[in-house]
Amino acid sequence: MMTAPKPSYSCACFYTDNIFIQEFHVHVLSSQGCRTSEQFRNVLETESFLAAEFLTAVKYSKSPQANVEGLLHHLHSITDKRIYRLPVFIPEFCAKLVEELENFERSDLPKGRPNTMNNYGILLNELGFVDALTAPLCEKYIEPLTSLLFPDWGGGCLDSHRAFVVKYALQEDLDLSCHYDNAEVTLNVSLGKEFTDGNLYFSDMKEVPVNERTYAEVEHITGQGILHRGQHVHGALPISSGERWNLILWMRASDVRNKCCPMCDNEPVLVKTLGDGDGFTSVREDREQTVDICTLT
Ligand SMILES: O=C(O)CCC(=O)C(=O)O
Ligand SMILES: [Fe+2]
Repeated sequence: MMTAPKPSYSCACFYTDNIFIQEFHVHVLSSQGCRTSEQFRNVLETESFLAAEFLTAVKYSKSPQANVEGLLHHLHSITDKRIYRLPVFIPEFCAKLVEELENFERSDLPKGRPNTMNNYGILLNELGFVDALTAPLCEKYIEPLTSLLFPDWGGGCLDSHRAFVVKYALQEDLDLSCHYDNAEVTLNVSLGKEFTDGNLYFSDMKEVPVNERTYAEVEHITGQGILHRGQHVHGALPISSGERWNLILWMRASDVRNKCCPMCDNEPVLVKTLGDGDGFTSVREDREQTVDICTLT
């Protein structure tokens, strides 16, 4: 059996219930103009940009005896809220990535914005970074970790993601309101640059009543990532100087979201989208899209 590329879907709630909704455009770049430099591409072909501790944690997670207790020796648990810190990229890579993104920002190429809450920042699919960087990162490196840490949130069957960079600066966005992500699992990696304040804060899962929530603040350390459940309520405090850039991966598991949309908490009402959609799949379409090779020969 061979499966054709699956169409992508959003839940209709995105168009009706989204309190941050703004006019939102997704642009696809033509191949000329914005291409990552050869030097940058070469870095992506090796593991040299990944932190040694990250590679060790991934290797452990892929080993036959791996379990969550063992993995926790390789990560830093922030409180008991299932929020984990770990080094992901070497700092030199973060600096290169930001430089590349700044070149893109300066260009007059059309730009979509990461999500309805950020006015600045960059969608990484517009630079070809999904195939080159974030898809292999999710599949080969992050999923072994999340399958142990978040099996109850589809951590072992993540099948799509939205990759973007958020940017905060004094004349631009300063902070990010309290929210939960359109994701089952999120990775947030600090890319620098220099800034003061702007810590992340985590409350509780969204079903916890507001008056029972407690808050934990989390500092940014360049190259280090924070792994958390998408439905964990969080936000970012204002920076008071400099520029803050973070790479965000909203990772989705269609097995989980097809049953209940994480944004409206109902069974999703599927709307076919032209772009990447929000990681929902249609069982009926899957059946239609599946080609039985035997019938072709
Ligand atoms: O500002 C940050 O680093 C957090 C971004 C975030 O939570 C998001 O984009 O979903
Ligand atoms: Fe978020």
